[in-house]
Amino acid sequence: MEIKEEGASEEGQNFLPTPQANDTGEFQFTSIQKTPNEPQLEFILACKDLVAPVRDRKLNTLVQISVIHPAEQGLTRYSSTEIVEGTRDPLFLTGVTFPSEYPIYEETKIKLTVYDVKDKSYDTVRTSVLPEHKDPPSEVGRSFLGYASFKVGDLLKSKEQVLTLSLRTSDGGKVVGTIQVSVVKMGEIEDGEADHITTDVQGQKCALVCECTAPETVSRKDNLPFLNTVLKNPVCKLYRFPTSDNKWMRIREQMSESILSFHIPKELISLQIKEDLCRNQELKELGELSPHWDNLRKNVLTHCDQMVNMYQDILTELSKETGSSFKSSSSKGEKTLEFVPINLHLQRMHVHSPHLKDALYDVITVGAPAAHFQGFKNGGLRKLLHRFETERRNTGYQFIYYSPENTAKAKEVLSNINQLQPLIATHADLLLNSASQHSPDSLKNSLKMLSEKTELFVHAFKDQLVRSALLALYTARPGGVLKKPPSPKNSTEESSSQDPPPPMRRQDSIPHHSDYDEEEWDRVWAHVGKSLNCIIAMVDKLIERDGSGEGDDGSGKDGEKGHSLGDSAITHPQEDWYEQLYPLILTLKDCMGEVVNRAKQSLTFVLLQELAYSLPQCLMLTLRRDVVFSQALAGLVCGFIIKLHTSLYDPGFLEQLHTVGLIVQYEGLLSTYSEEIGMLEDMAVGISDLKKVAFKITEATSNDVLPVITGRREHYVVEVKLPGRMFESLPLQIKEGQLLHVYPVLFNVGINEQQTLAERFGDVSLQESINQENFELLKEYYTVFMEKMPPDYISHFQEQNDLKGLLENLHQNIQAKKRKNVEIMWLAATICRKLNGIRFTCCKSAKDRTSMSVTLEQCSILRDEHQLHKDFFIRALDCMRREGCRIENVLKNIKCRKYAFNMLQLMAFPKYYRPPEGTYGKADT
Ligand SMILES: O=P(O)(O)O[C@H]1[C@H](O)[C@@H](O)[C@H](O)[C@H](O)[C@@H]1OP(=O)(O)O
Repeated sequence: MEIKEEGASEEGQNFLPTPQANDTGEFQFTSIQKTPNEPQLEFILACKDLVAPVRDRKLNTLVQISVIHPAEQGLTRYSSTEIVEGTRDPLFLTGVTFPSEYPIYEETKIKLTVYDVKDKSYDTVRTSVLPEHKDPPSEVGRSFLGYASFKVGDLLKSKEQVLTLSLRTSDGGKVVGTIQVSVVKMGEIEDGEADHITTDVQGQKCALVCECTAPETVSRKDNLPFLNTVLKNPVCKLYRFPTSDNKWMRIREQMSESILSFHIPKELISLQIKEDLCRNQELKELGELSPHWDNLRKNVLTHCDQMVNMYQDILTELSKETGSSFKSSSSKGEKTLEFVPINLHLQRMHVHSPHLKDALYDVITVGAPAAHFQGFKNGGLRKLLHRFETERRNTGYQFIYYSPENTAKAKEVLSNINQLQPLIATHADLLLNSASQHSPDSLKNSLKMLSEKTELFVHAFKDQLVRSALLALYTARPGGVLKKPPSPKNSTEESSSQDPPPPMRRQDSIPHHSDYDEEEWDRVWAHVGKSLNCIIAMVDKLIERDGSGEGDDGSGKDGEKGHSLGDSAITHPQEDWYEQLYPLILTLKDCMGEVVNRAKQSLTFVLLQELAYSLPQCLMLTLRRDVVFSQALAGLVCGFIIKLHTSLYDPGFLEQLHTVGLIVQYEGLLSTYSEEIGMLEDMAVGISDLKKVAFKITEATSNDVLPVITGRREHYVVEVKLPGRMFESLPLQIKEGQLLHVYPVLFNVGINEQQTLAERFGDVSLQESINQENFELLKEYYTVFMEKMPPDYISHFQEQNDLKGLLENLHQNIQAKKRKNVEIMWLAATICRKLNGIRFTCCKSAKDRTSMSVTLEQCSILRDEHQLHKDFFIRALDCMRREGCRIENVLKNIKCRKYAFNMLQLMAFPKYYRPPEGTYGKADT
């Protein structure tokens, strides 16, 4: 008989075997009655009177759970319990759960094999597919004690849904004890006291202390089907732990991938390709340039076209990955997967405890957003961008230095122009349409819209940047004399005290150029406003005349009115409004065309300067930033959607969402040594760039509920669609499309052996400055939260939480400069949870260190919020690390059940970050 291990198949990362019943109906199996989206079957195990093979040997037992699918002969290893030491009557805390998607039927057989573990260090070291064997083999470090099996249907139909089975030796003869299988339901409290079970020998209280937080209420179940459209391949684990008053609490751990891992990068790359194609086109349309600039432009275009081709190739490759929802840690350096986040998962803990109502705790786990393919030899984005800007600022006289703020502004104005021009044209046409219908109301409305958009348009060009760019372009035209390069330095935005003084040879104002008519731009620009005024005047007149005409018994005779531009034609009754307005609209469009033409060219010239300097380095930096941002954005969108769905019926949360925005807290575990410095530098910029993202919630009109992104590099809007029923329950502001903002913060504390080196011989300043800067951001968010949330909410909130104290404590810990001060992470995470934020935990791959951290966080929450019995803290931690979702995460990444830590690394970790014996070792990552 072949024994397979669940989730270890070569093909993949899909944990669930394919359903057994085939389409032709050859097999007919009885489905288990289930609540939608809830696990189909969950049970716990306990053994009694186990017989040791050698007398007087203290047993250390575990149960391995295997499944025999009805249509298959093979045995699939499904899960294991933890090891319970030193007793013949072990009661296991790790239970068994079959998620709703799992192909389990009443006919499915479950086999329970009990082992005596002799050497824990071998325990988890198992091969994926074991050789054919009639009975379970004695593996290294453990010996077979006995087994029992049962049909799922028998368990479900049994009295009180409990089976007590005899455990037999491999020949089926001798009974070596019994095993009890009890079905459990998450919402029901288990009978009986929990005080008779073996306590944790080392039971120590974790040094991390926190105050009680109000647990988030569990989401309404009707949101789950929708959430399941973005979450895939869930892995579920079940535990029961004693509380301090010897009652049982139940914990379900769930880990799911998200199709957003691939969907968001694809959306983003498509947008970036569009943005770059548009820019390339604008560069081509820049008109005639002097030979010097023309050569530069040619060079820039060659590189930019190559870049677009590369993005297109990546998109083509990603599009082939239909249905993918997971990029493993071992693929992190793959070029075609660069934009995809590493090992992105929702890690959820659902707690049902006797004292409190059910609570959910979510953390998104993901590899630090970083450009692994480009590598970290020269550092990461934080350093590279700084270096690039410094060099560019001090460049030779041929170039004009435009600060990142100015180039961003140039892009923004260009984008505004591109949006507003067609919009104004449409409103102008609508106005003409109203005119031809001779409808005063509709004419007034159309005029209102046209005026609003035109005012925005005129406003867009107020910036000094356009003026200086126009002159710069003038000097770059054939015949334009480039004696002194113009500088945007007299722009109000440029006078920021943060900007370093310009180099001495620079000129501080727009130079006077004898042939250049500086006022021409003002005239062209002012024409737009003037022609709009003419239209307004004309519409007023037409309506007024129409009104007075009606009052005049329809004779249409007009009284003597003052004359202004455009009214000369209004001399006849029954005049044709369309004809009166048409020439004025044409003038407006012409004036606008002229402004657009000039402004577009000048601002594109600003972009040319940015690109022309230091090609292709500049484009590689853009690529790096895009890659890192894409990974960060995929995680953020995933976190936002999950948060929205779990808090959809919480009015306080919804109010916070549209009045303040959401805090998004990242816990980084990277070291500030060697390559991980570069990763942290990438990550810091990627996370900070998320400020450029806003969300908008719309009503889904079809089954396609995947988020849609619009915008460009400086500002993206992510549209999240909700089905009508959920959408209806939202506050008006959100339904009206108000943009919802996020406030990302990152706190990093390196914990591994590399960090020990950094602390002893290297430099930890990067981590210190990141933590300090982000503390300021967190404080700012808190201030806005306190100001903007309603007073009655705040007074209740303050009664429940001492946020001020926590912030002070965090600040002190950041200032303290203590080594591996993991208190920083606990405090930041607690503050985030109290502020209703979105939590992230990241290390290089989100596999090993992340697993240690999220399990520690889960157990600390159980201890502090749900009265986990203090003697069971370590045991709960070990259960989760040994047989919980995170060891499955390791398996799906590297096809081996071992955290990739060696002894040396382990010793360097803070105490509670060390996994239990037998779960770590040399692994091929
Ligand atoms: O998930 P990580 O903690 O980033 O995995 C590390 C692990 O911590 C370390 O001990 C090991 O040597 C590897 O570097 C792991 O990184 P991989 O990215 O190779 O999985």
